[in-house]
Amino acid sequence: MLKSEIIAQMPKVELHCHLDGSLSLSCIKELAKNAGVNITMTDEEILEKAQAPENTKNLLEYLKRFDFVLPLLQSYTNLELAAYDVVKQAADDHIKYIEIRFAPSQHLLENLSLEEAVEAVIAGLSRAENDFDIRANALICGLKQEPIQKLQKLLPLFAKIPDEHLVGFDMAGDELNYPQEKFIDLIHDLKINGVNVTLHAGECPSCEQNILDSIAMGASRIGHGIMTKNLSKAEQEMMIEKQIVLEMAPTSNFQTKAVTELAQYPFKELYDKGFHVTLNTDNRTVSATSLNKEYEKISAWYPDFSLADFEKINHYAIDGASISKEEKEQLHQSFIKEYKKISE
Ligand SMILES: O=c1[nH]cnc2c1ncn2[C@@H]1O[C@H](CO)[C@@H](O)[C@H]1O
Ligand SMILES: [Zn+2]
Repeated sequence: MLKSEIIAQMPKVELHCHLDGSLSLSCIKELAKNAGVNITMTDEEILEKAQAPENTKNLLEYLKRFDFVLPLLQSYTNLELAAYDVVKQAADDHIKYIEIRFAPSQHLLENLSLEEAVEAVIAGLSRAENDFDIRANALICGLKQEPIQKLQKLLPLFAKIPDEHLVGFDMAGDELNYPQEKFIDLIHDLKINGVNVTLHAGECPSCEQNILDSIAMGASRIGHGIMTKNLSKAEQEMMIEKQIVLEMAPTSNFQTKAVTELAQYPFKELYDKGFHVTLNTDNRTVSATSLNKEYEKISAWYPDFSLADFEKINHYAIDGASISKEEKEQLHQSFIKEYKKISE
């Protein structure tokens, strides 16, 4: 098992982090002040509202927790501050590259347009890149429960916003009631426009078909993908051969009840088979975690998961990142150097 001081020093990449689920307590309070919302709660009460409890029943109950912060994320200023705040926390985790995702349609309650919501987030990411030793990009999420006409409005954003920070698309939200096939045409249109696609899939018990459908639709990464463990040998081999990246998030995966016992959690089993597994927070606030804590958890659960193994999953994450070949090569080289230093 690795010491937490070692884990803290390790450079990391995070591919799966939701903006609205990851705000620090001080940021939540600042956003409330800006939004003219008088929060009369203590810090503990705020966190109790924003965090998912251990006994969360399923994914839908987990997603209910976002209702608390979303009303505070309705202005350009607050979205910019929120993006900055999450990148700052990531820098504290010694993350060198992060992709932060959010659903622009959830930030239009006041008078922002979809475009302005994305621009606000990008502005916050850019400001944080100037202040910290980290690169941060944005992914746009559609929500599975949204009508398809509404989801189609997200497609033009990629042409309208030529900023290099906007690097991909995801479908998040209610996997229990909305199977992946609903989005075949939408994802097809995104893919022919050259948009990178990662999709939440296989996060709910018996949802493994969504993983296969996502890959057939052209997703190169899968959000969580826990139910990969239920797929046949041939299906798993196909995923390994395609080097599909699995964006796992241990704390969240137990809270949403993807699994309930460690013996069912497939992280190590899939890693040993050669899957490109990666470690992520999903939601720092809702899951009361950080990337360092997720690494500590994995190290405690699988004491023989070594520094070299952690380095390997970071190289998998770099390979799966939505960045240029040159940026990947730079990250690979600097991670090799840094991990070597730590091992000495
Ligand atoms: O683990 C997850 N599974 C599915 N949807 C999620 C998860 N975490 C967050 N969101 C959803 O994504 C939206 C945009 O960030 C959040 O508002 C939440 O509804
Ligand atoms: Zn997620």
